[in-house]
Amino acid sequence: MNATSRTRLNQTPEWAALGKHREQLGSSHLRQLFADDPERGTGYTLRVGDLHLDYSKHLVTDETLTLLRELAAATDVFGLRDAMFRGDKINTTEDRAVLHTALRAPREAVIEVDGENVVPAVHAVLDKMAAFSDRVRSGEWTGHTGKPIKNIVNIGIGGSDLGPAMAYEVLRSFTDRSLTFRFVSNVDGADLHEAVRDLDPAETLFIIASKTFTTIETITNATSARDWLLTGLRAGQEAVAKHFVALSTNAGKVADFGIDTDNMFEFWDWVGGRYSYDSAIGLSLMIAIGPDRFREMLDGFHLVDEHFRTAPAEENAPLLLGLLGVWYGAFFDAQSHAVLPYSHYLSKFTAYLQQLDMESNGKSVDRDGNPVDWQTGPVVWGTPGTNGQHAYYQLIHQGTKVIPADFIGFAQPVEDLLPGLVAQHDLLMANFFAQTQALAFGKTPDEVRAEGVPEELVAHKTFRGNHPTTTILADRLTPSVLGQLIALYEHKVFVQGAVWNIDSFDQWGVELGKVLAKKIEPVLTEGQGGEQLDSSTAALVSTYRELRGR
Ligand SMILES: O=P(O)(O)OC[C@H]1O[C@](O)(CO)[C@@H](O)[C@@H]1O
Repeated sequence: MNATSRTRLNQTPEWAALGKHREQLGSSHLRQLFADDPERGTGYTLRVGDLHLDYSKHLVTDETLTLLRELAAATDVFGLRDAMFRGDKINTTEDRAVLHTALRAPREAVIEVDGENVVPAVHAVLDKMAAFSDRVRSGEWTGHTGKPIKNIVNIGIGGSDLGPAMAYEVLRSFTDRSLTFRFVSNVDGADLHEAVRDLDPAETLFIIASKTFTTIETITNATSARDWLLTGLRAGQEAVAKHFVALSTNAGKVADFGIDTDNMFEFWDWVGGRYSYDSAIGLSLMIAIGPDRFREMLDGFHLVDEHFRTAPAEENAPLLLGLLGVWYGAFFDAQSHAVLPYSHYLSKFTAYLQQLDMESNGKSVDRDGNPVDWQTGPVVWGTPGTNGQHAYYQLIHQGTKVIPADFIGFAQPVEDLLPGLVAQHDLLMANFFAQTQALAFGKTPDEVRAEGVPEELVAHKTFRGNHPTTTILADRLTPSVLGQLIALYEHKVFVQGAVWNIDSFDQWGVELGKVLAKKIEPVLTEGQGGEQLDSSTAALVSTYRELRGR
């Protein structure tokens, strides 16, 4: 279906049917839905690879799910999915294919862009990454002075930082603990300062990760890192080759920076930045966990790609999760979506998903440039669950907002946990299960009274419940499971963009601030051009200059 021929989403009969159904559902409570269907807790579940997914605690009935699937059919979600997997240029505003799925396709797969099979090039880069990783891990790759590399510093931002930084944390128990990994993204010099201050330049490798190799934050940090290295080594430009490698699509700019393009690991314009950590952008992760584990992670991604590509609508997990988000945004006015992992290792997982989801679906015009008059992407937020319980869960339980939430947990603690700490895992997971139970079923005023609570406190101690959650449970946090989880979210975001008829693969919204920052910088440093600023910004800039003694 052509985007232009599409009926506007909120004018489709399927949308109207969902609106009517929402009215009928009224304030139906999960307590009732569970009472009506004793099988609900086992029936509303899906299995994808190693992921057990429970969606029974959602404000949906069989009819809701049918109507949502009809909306997906009317908006041709699967048609767009097939176009993506085929390599069609579905990122229309940038005229690009969207083929992160090719990054984890098996060697023998054939996926064409402009008539050329891209899979051999993907595997050639993976092989080059593997050879390089092995050389660093084994100590064979030495720095300018002949010392083996002990420290790896990834410099990148957005998709060139969040993915590897997140995955490194997630898979820490699989990493080579004799190596130190740091991730620098912020143009605030403090970031690089803290990353390198205790490192020996002779043992340090910088990985400069930038799809475009023009991003000001990354190039500025990379330039400062080069100065730090050459000063520390008391060496000239010739030392760069042993201490800098690049991950990029832009060989020209990499060479301009002074990095030997033999030490460049390539990817392609059909890989979006926020979909790129399974490309060359994952080099730091591959060095950390080794090529075999990295490949296991890619296999995990691929498993969910295949599920999304082939599973029927009724069993298709990304479709289901995407549609649930559409449901809450449109018909419950939910503004945000919480992702609450019950694993310390997933501490950066939600930050990663923020870019994936919000840069993809934070749009307000449709594919044809018409304003949308339906909600698009939610605010994604969250931190590891137990910490959140003692901070913001109060608002989820008793506040006024509808906040659908994903709870992610694992049956086993990581393998190398100190034996004395293993017992804590059951307590962690007891919290995990208790929270979704409390959110769904709450506590009625009568239940509170039955505990002998004085009448004036009953309202305060009542829990409305009826807060929707998805539970994702896996046996163990492995590289494959991480790949499965990320692919699940990637495709969920895809489904929502398809229904909302927006381009989930561009990011024009980041441009204006970049342009303005370029104009403001000389005003800060030289004091020239301030008259072109609005009065608020001009006054702030002038105060800043005063404080800097300029
Ligand atoms: O990898 P690059 O080209 O340095 O871009 C970094 C990030 O900047 C953005 O373009 C946003 O400014 C992201 O989409 C991207 O992940």
